[in-house]
Amino acid sequence: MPSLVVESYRGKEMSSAVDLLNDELDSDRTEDWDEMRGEHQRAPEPSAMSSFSNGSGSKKLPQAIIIGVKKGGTRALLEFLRVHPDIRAVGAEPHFFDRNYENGLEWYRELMPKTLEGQITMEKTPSYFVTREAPARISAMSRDTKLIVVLGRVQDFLGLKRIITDKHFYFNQTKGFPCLKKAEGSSKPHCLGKTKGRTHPNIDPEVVQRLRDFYRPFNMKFYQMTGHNFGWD
Ligand SMILES: Nc1ncnc2c1ncn2[C@@H]1O[C@H](COP(=O)(O)OS(=O)(=O)O)[C@@H](OP(=O)(O)O)[C@H]1O
Repeated sequence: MPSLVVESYRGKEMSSAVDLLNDELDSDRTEDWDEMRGEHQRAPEPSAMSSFSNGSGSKKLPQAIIIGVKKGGTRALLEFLRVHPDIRAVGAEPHFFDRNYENGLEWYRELMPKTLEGQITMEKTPSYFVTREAPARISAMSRDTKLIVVLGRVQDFLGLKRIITDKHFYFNQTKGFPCLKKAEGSSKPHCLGKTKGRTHPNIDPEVVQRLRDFYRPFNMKFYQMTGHNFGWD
């Protein structure tokens, strides 16, 4: 089976996701394609440039995939991981194991950036977490694929040196979350776009309580599965 790392990141609840989140909002897609357009405007970082220009490196199927959860900070996780010189990632969500599976593995591989020996190819599509077919499909591609659900000690999980640390970030008061001091391939600070860090509506405490009650048994099951109490109650 592919390995799974589950860590809490900004304390999102992750229960009964398969049933509850199956209807993906179109805005998710738009958001990531918007971000990818922004990314194309950025200059490629030196290692990618040299790999490209001297023709070295090759496109590989991903060895690690961020599979969820939606709205769990998956974009932030991928963008921050890309600071690591041994990680190369495709920018937009490929949606291969849910929407584009019939295009075949070669189509999928073609989307990936070129990597050199020792570099890890990654992608993120959080809807895999709520796609019933995804686990078997990913396993059929490779049983060694590392699956990442939400962030925490990911560099260790991927067997990488801990290069990305607090010093890469500053806390942006306006956004209300950490941003990169220097984006990949740039010397400028970078926060994720306006679809991240939106103002949340005030939810009636009674509704919050009902949601907590609903999710409690799923959370308990999840704590048992992972051997970790995330304290979401
Ligand atoms: N550091 C940092 N940078 C950017 N975004 C951050 C960060 N930390 C957490 N978040 C919050 O992550 C939420 C979006 O999650 P995802 O990127 O997984 O969304 S998506 O499922 O791919 O659409 C989104 O939450 P909401 O604003 O509540 O929607 C972001 O605010």
